[in-house]
Amino acid sequence: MTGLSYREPTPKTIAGVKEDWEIVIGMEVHAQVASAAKLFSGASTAFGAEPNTQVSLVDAAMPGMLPVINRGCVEQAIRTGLGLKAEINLRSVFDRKNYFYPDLPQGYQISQFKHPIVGEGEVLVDMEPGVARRVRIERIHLEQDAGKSIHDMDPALSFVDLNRTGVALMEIVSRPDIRGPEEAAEYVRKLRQILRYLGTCDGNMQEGSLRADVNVSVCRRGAYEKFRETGDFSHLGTRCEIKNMNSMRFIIQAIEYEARRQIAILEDGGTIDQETRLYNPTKGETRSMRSKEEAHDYRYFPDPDLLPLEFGQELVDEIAAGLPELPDEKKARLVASYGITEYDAGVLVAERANADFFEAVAEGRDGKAAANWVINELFGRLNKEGHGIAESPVSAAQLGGILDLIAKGDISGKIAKDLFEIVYNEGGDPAEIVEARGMKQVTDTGAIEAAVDAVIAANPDKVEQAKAKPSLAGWFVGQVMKATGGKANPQAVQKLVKAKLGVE
Ligand SMILES: Nc1ncnc2c1ncn2[C@@H]1O[C@H](COP(=O)(O)OP(=O)(O)OP(=O)(O)O)[C@@H](O)[C@H]1O
Ligand SMILES: [Mg+2]
Ligand SMILES: [Mg+2]
Repeated sequence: MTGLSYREPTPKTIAGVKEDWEIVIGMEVHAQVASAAKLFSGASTAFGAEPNTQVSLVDAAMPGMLPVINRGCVEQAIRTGLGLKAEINLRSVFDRKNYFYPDLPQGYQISQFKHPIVGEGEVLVDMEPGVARRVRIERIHLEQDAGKSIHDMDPALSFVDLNRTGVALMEIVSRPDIRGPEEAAEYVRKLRQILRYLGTCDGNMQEGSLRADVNVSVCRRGAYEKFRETGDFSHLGTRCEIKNMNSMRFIIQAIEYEARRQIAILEDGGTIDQETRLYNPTKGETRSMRSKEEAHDYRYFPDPDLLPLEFGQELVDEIAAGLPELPDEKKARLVASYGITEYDAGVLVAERANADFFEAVAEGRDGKAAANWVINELFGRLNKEGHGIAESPVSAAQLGGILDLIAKGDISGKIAKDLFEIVYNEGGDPAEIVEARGMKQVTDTGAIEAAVDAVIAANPDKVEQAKAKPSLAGWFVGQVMKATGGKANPQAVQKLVKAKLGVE
């Protein structure tokens, strides 16, 4: 329940040479569990260390070493499941997924196959205010990451770094419910946002903490609806899986390229081979990595070194009780309590710290004005310098102080922007700055009247013109504002100018 109503977006269609096609996408997102230690060993997970300095004997698969499950990682997976409104399985099983690769010393990856820790959930993907897609989550399982092979340091040698080996990952598998390239990118953005709110993954895509395998197929109109009614995958086209995507922009480009590639083959009378592909951003193309025929037989079987993972409902309830307010709920609450638009609320909840800052400013003040100042002035200014809210030189109390001065009529909106610049660059208490620098708005009608009289006396021909053409009154208002250094109350000036000129 989000509290905000929405309709689903229309699926993206691509015109082929012969007919229109629809895209169907399902995602497998690998999210690194936020944890100081690995899934089955105590080795550190810190990013950027010297190669092979964070490798325990378990990670290196020394004979006789036994894995011991990290309770913190299990709790993170449960927390993630709850955040995605998913079923939590009180009993799950770790399996060995067997394959050979130089960066996989065990010769298998410990994963979960038939019995994952988390079952069905959902992610609401926001496309624009009032338009969102509910993407069903099929499962989340816990697994180990592999190491890293390095081929580009020496033309004749390959190196292996095992620091990542054994780091805990959550594989979050969606149903094929995503219907366009932009939706796919938004899905990753929203999932990342929820994980960051939960504190279960830092979401750092450059460092590889969040990577997506994108499964793409195309179908003719009407086929997808038949799939949804029956659950029968044969209504859908054959999927290709684009591995290891870590940028929203490349996800969009890769899906567009891949859909067109498949459509061209199908319209030519060909068939799609189910295969794993890689996207090359420089060429803007996907290319085949391995086909289904060569696909691995992973020989999954329950890991004999590990007991089934079992915990009680009390643990789930305890974690549920400690969940933070999540983005959808926060957005609905901000709209309801502060009277701001859904769009603004969406911007504010992008990061938890942004929303917290806004609430500290808006509390007890005009919500719309607060949203406007936080988003347009403060975020706008911070963005220019590539800063986030944590680096803001203006505190919520200071911005609130500026808003109070506007609300009291002490300063005009224009002066408020100057004041904001001063506070941003020099710091200080807004009310004291206004006092000390004589920035207070002149509301005293006597003083304003004197300024109006002076401008009228100095411009007799303009006065004549304005009497014939009342819209010229605006020019006088401008002159008076200039003469008072922008400090006169604009409404009071306008009223006086019109009265003195005798125009409406
Ligand atoms: N016809 C289809 N078109 C698009 N996506 C599909 C289609 N069929 C399945 N998918 C999606 O493909 C993904 C399959 O992921 P899953 O982890 O279940 O298997 P896998 O890719 O075979 O295994 P592995 O984890 O080894 O890569 C899911 O996200 C699913 O929704
Ligand atoms: Mg998978
Ligand atoms: Mg896959």
